Amino acid sequence: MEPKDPNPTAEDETQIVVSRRIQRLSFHLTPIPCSLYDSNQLGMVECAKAAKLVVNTDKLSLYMRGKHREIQEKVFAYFNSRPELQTPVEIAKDDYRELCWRQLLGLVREAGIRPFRYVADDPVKYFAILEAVGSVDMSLGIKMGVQYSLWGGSVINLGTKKHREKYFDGIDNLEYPGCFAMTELHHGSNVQGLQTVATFDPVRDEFVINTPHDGALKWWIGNAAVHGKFATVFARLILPTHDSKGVSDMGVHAFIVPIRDINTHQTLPGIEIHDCGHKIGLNGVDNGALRFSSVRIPRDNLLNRFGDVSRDGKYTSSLPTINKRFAATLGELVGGRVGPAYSSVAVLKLAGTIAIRYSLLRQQFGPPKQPEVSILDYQSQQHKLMPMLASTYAFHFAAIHLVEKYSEMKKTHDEQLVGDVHALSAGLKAYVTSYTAKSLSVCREACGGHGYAAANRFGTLRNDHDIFQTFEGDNTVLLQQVAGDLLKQYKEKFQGGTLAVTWNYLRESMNTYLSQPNPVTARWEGEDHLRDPKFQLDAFRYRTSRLLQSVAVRLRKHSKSLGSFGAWNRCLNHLLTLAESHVESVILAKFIEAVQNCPDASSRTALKLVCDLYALDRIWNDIGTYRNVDCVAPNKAKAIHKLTEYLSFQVRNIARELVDAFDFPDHVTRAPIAMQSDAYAQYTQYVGF
Ligand SMILES: Cc1cc2nc3c(=O)[nH]c(=O)nc-3n(C[C@H](O)[C@H](O)[C@H](O)COP(=O)(O)OP(=O)(O)OC[C@H]3O[C@@H](n4cnc5c(N)ncnc54)[C@H](O)[C@@H]3O)c2cc1C
Repeated sequence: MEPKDPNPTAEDETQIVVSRRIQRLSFHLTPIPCSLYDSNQLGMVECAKAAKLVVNTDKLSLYMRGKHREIQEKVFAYFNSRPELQTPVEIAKDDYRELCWRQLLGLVREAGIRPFRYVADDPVKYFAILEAVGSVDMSLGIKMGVQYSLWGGSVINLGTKKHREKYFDGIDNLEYPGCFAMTELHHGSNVQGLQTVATFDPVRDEFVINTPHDGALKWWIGNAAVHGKFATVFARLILPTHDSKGVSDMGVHAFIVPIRDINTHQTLPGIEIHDCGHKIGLNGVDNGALRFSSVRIPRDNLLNRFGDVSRDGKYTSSLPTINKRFAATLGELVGGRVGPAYSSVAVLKLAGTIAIRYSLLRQQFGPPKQPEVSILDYQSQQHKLMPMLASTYAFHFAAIHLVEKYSEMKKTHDEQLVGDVHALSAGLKAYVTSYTAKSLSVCREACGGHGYAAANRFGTLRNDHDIFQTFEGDNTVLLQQVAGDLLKQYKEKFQGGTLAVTWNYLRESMNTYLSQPNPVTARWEGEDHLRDPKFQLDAFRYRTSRLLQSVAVRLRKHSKSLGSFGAWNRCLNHLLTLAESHVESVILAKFIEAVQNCPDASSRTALKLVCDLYALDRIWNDIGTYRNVDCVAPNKAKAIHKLTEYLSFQVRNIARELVDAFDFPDHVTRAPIAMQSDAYAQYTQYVGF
């Protein structure tokens, strides 16, 4: 056993060294994965059986998917009952857009699933529907997200009662398909730089929307090219004044602008719409570009929750500055970012399910004169897929935490929670979507040549998902927001202020972890210690705290000569590493909590194993940093590596159950190589045999 005293004295050293040696010896005697070619070991199958945990897939799945399993199954059942609505492997862009629209209409009008009412009242349920819909077809998920999270979300979150009353039903039943027109040709991430203008005309009590130059063309607007009848247009609000300037720019505001006739669907006067064309992926979504030439809308079309204009042209707002109003506006749109974070986990689950089921089925080579072995028995294949499976579980619980926090924020309007959810959604969206994007290539490669067949889905999943890294906030930009928030917390901590709830751990960790790490514990290498959640979480948090402190020092130093913008840029990679490290800490903390809260013992044991793999694999991946800050001594690093490989092997033994617990029916997974029975037969049939 490891000594329990966290700060052992020098007198204890001899005792510790002896016990550590015994521990190390016993660790080397722990059963390790059978070598494929070692005939002294058990055969692969016996070995796997000997180490196998028993997992009750139903109970695990129930714990994972919780109370919204039913609505997700309703979505799956509907599409199963309508095979003509299934997206074929090969489909032309225009046909795909029409199919996607019919899929959405079918879901809402025929299956009676009405996502919009949950956007405001039960966001957890809304995101569960979005996850299921995106698993059926990612274009459909995005189309639904544009209609309800973006267009609908902007109306109910940025508007007031009058807007809700006028538009709610039409948005809900799809009579008012709409767009969210923020991005322009010259401005994407920098929303405050938008150039479209909305000038108030007090004579006619209207706003006049204009695209002043081509750089201000609205670009990439989902639903605009074909189906949209309305758009929430983000534009600078310009008011006439009586001073020498003649006008006053009140900053970016949101306006409802009809773009097509509600009955004839003709493009309305003053509006020009073009198709953004064929994309790398998501071709079921009709992205368009818009130009506005003196388009008049009633004053009531200003979404006036954070700022209003009276009949006589006076501006009023409860928020004192443009920056505060802008922050409040973007804060309300955070739901648009929760969606991609949550849906990206579903994509990772789908890809993992296909790659792992196939890797269990596929056999290549084997020990001399023995049957061939499953490719998942190769250590290299386990190394590719098992930490990824562990990450999928970790992200699942973190994403659930995010939607629950978001839902709480919507109910309570607690200001501190708004800040927390903003940073949490930015961090998770960036981290998870980047991880999923990389993993999709790994999954394809793990399935060899058959992974390259379009029918087996990796191509579409990869191409459709790729843009998740960019829209709803570019990942590099979002991570900087997380880093900025951490630095703010850091500063407040030293000024005696209150820390955000999400970053609570910094409160304790800053004091403890900024001291030098304990040289004795840095060498502990026993399995009990390495699998202790306290060790794992402390290690993650220690790294974050050190990164935070060191970047704060560097920023202070560089800002003297470079100014704050230059200093930030000089430290940018450091800041991004800090943000990622923090996000990993949050993910691990939520995973540990989920393991502890799991009521079913067998599921809990399985989850603990997966959680340990997630934690140790992350530490091993960044072992250089842990070594640099003297948190992990060389012997401990070696033990972590060895244990990670062993845990990968253990997780491999329950991999089938772990992917089964994601609970995708075959008609959603669709890849022939991932079918739960007769996969090869279904694959050959697909090709026409
Ligand atoms: C398929 C698709 C659908 C979309 N749907 C919509 C929609 O419905 N409505 C809508 O309004 N918009 C939509 N968008 C636009 C999308 O939101 C933007 O593309 C996104 O916000 C990024 O902006 P950008 O493309 O201008 O990239 P840029 O901001 O120009 O970024 C380009 C590169 O520069 C880097 N960069 C930028 N700023 C910084 C910085 N400060 N520090 C470091 N690096 C930086 C980024 O990391 C990125 O690598 C869509 C886009 C696509 C492709």
